[in-house]
Amino acid sequence: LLTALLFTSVAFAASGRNGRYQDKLFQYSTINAIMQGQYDGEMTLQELNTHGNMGLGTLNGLDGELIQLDNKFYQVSSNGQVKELDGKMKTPFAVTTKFDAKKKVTLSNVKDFQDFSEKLKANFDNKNHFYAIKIHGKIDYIKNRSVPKQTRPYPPFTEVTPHQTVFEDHDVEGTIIGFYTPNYASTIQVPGFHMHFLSDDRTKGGHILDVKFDSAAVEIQQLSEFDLVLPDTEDFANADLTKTTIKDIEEAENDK
Ligand SMILES: C[C@H](O)[C@](C)(O)C(=O)O
Ligand SMILES: [Zn+2]
Repeated sequence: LLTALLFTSVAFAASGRNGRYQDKLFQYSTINAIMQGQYDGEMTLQELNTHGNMGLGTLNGLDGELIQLDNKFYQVSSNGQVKELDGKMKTPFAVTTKFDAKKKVTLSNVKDFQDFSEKLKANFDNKNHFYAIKIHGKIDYIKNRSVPKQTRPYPPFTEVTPHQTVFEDHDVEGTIIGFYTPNYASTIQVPGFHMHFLSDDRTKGGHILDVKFDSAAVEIQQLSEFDLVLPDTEDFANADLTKTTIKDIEEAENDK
């Protein structure tokens, strides 16, 4: 009986309930580490690619915004340049998933980021799980930012965002890639929605601060498993990650 119970529990963990464990969020480092100036990681983009095909983050030195789309990586630099990246580059913070949308909804008359967030959350079946979302379409208005590469000794992120570059575009075709984090995990990832954008013509993108569109199809994937890999660097080991406040994260990650 004991052997049977043991086998059952192992089988349960491996396959997950109804096979849902394929819906896994993979993350390297944490947002509070970024907030505390942990801008150098060991994770290469090619390794990140083994954990998912759609994601976002930044690059070592906090060198701009990272977008992963269909297993390809793009950087939006603070000067607005967009380029495809070599898998050997490294990231200090990134999230990715093997995107497999289980739900598709149409959102209409999205007025701004707040309205977008509320309309998306209205479609979530479980408010305490994580989610990945993807939207491809014509976006009427989008406001993105990118951040300038930093040099050591690295300042905290709150001292970087006053120097971020903001881009505003209208009627642009592209893809919004986003991840939803419940508030209880606020220092691990950005609470609420963390979204990046990449235009179809690969000339525009960044970390989304605001957005407006008439109507778009949204693909939604509920993520019931979270794989967090922490840096094994001396800097990370000695960082005081308790100094991060939710207020600092929200100010740094949302529109001013
Ligand atoms: C630093 C960069 O903007 C990143 C990781 O996308 C973010 O913190 O939002
Ligand atoms: Zn971002």
